[in-house]
Amino acid sequence: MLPFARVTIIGLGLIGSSIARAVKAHMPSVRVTGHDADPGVRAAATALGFCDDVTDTPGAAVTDADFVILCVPVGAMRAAADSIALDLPIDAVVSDVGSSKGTVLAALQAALPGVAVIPAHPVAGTERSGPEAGFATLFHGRWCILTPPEDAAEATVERVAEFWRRLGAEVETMAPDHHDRVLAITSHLPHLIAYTIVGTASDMEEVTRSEVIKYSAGGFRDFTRIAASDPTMWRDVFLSNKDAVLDMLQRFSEDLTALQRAIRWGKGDELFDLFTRTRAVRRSIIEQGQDDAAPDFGRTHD
Ligand SMILES: NC(=O)c1ccc[n+]([C@@H]2O[C@H](COP(=O)([O-])OP(=O)(O)OC[C@H]3O[C@@H](n4cnc5c(N)ncnc54)[C@H](O)[C@@H]3O)[C@@H](O)[C@H]2O)c1
Ligand SMILES: O=C(O)C(=O)C[C@]1(C(=O)O)C=C[C@@H](O)C=C1
Repeated sequence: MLPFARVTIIGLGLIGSSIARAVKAHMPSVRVTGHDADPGVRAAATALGFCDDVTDTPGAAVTDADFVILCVPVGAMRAAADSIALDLPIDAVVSDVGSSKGTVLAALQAALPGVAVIPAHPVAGTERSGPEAGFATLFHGRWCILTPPEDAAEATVERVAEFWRRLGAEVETMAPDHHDRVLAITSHLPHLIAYTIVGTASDMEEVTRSEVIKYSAGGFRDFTRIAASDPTMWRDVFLSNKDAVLDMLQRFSEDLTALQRAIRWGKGDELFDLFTRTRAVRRSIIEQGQDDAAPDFGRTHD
């Protein structure tokens, strides 16, 4: 049985448009309605045709929805939830795809009292944004983490889980705070490091910007892909997951200081031991099939 029949997507950028495309590919009988606050994005979405209907107002998008997914930056979740509150059917289920979960759950529950809110985070994406960047296979073989409130009905959580499984994702459930600590180290800190290293390189006066571009063949190039990620999205992620990110950053700085000391005092075996351990981490990620360097995942734009 289909988990939902009428899905509404608010925010038609990379993730929203990928969900719409994936629903069309995997559940073609489901009706997909979309809305975006940006008229240019609405026009692009209409032209690209991944929704059955694109509405000019958020209210019109949700009036007969049974599942609404907010796909806007984390800092815009409250405004997006407020914008649908009056027109939302009483039995609709509301979810989101935000990269941090504690503050988003609180914002959605405050805006939509009495509504079944089941937050989700598909751990899949690229550095690109906008409706042109989405693709239907984005969630294949990727985790989608659900962070339901403690009193959520099990049957509703299961419907949302089934929705994501139908899009090709593997579903895990966890508490919002735990999610935010795990993602702080696996996703948020890596982005912060990439933004820092690319920023530092481009600020260095003795290395001209053209040399940075010219010689960015290996490791630096990988960092520049991550550092090209959407500024609005990532500003909001860091501000919304402040405590967990600052905690992980503290640990990271301590480890960096230890490495600095090892280099200064020529402690090669300390460096060698660390690099051996990190190589094993990489190998186990590849063994678990979580490495996306192999399949293209639609990243033909590189
Ligand atoms: N990009 C990724 O890799 C990735 C992966 C997983 C989850 N996420 C999360 O998904 C969400 C969307 O990210 P994205 O990459 O699709 O961003 P995006 O910039 O491609 O799209 C976001 C869209 O939301 C619209 N929007 C903003 N405020 C709105 C509002 N109040 N009402 C309606 N529309 C509004 C914008 O106009 C834009 O078109 C974010 O919360 C992000 O944290 C992103
Ligand atoms: O592959 C990328 O470009 C991503 O940054 C994707 C990524 C990640 O860090 O893994 C980024 C943010 C999301 O919330 C989920 C996935």
